[in-house]
Amino acid sequence: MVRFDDVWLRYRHTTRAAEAEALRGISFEIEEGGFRWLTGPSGAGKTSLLKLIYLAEHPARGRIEILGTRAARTTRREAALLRRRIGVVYQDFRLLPQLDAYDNVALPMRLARRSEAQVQADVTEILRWVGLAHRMHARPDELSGGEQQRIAIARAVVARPKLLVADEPTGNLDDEQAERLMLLITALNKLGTTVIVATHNTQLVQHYPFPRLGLENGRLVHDG
Ligand SMILES: Nc1ncnc2c1ncn2[C@@H]1O[C@H](COP(=O)(O)OP(=O)(O)OP(=O)(O)O)[C@@H](O)[C@H]1O
Repeated sequence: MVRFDDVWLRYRHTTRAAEAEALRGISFEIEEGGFRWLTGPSGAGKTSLLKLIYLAEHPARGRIEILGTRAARTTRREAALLRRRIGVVYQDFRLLPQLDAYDNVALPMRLARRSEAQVQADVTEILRWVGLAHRMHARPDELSGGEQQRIAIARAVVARPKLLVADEPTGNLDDEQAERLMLLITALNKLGTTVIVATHNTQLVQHYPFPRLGLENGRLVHDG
């Protein structure tokens, strides 16, 4: 479950005051096992809102609750443990360049101290699902943008997180791969993972009519 109550986000170090407020008075709730699209024009605040959810930013004002935990009240260790229950697909992937595809995807499972046998079974299965089993020993710089995105998606879902946060996860995928990704995400959602996906892909939003949070200029202008 994710709940925002009157949340404001202000970036520090901004030179122009008018640009300082990235989110203004945001309130919404996503029920456990829910799915939300997050839409809005470029610069509306989608990535900023997702960063608050995965605890990479802190609000200037307001209250945020993630998976039953008050974000502001967590110690560093609690925040780290909470983050492990959240799968994140970053807009810029953030794969570790020195690790191959297999080890990048295995990372969350190893952090969760799963057995190597389990790691091998699950990583191989998810790599097969995203169509990259044959590239498991390639490093990120040897993969195309779409392939890196699919590895980033595999890493986000492999440990079956309670919450999946995906920032423009189909940005580098063709239509067929985007559909396949949606099959994967909706399957995970049916198993109980709460999902929020930021996207510009209107076709996908129309095809999968889940409720939508719409942002404009830092304000929530649509919820439903
Ligand atoms: N680290 C930062 N420091 C200062 N301002 C920032 C920072 N990150 C984002 N912003 C500003 O906050 C606003 C919201 O940005 P954000 O990245 O959340 O938008 P977005 O909706 O995700 O856009 P896009 O669709 O282009 O990814 C923008 O005006 C942006 O310039």
